Amino acid sequence: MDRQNEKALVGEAAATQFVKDGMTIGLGTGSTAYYVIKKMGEMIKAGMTLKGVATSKATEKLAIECGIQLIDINEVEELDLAIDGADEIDANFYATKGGGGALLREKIIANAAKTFIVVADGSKKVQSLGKFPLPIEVVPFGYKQTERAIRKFGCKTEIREKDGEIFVTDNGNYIVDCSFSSIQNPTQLQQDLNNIVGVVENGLFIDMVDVLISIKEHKEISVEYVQN
Ligand SMILES: O=C(CO)[C@H](O)[C@H](O)COP(=O)(O)O
Repeated sequence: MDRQNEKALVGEAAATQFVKDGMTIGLGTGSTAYYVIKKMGEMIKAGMTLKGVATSKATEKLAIECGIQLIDINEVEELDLAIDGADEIDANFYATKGGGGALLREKIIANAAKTFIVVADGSKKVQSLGKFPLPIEVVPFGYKQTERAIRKFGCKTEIREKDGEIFVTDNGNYIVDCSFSSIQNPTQLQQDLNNIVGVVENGLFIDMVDVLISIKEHKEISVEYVQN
């Protein structure tokens, strides 16, 4: 199975197996979350009532195209589900996110959800995190100072760019992409990174994933429930 098919399969499985009439859902960002949102659009056309909270402006646009009623995160105390992709996920179900630059809203929305579901094609499962650069959202003021402080944790850093310009997140911040050869202690690292002045949030999602929907050996869907 190719990667695109895997993304479609896990995304559609998340929507059909977990999304129920009347739910309010956190809508992820990226090419796997795309299939969840498309499927939810079909479910609404077939008669379901659903509300969504978007994790990015790109997702907001897609959700509107799919006929999903969007609400503000501040209008609800909690969400029934949040369904999102990941850049990497390890055997402890610790994930990294933010490849699409939406990690801050994604983390706020995942935290607000009763159940956080990650949908991941087979390439996302890793032995240890760190092969994919870890995104960290930082405030623009003094970003080079913040970047230097981040480097002390043993990574190479790059300020993310798009079309030759510094990439600006939906929150008006920058992203520092951090290459660690391998992340040895993700739990400690996430705390250390968030203690750096100028860091808004990092892309480590520790003890947050409740369900992982992925593809086993590039062949079949697997649904794993996590005890947090
Ligand atoms: O964290 C994210 C966006 O900020 C995405 O979920 C992550 O980058 C995975 O993307 P894709 O589903 O396109 O592979």
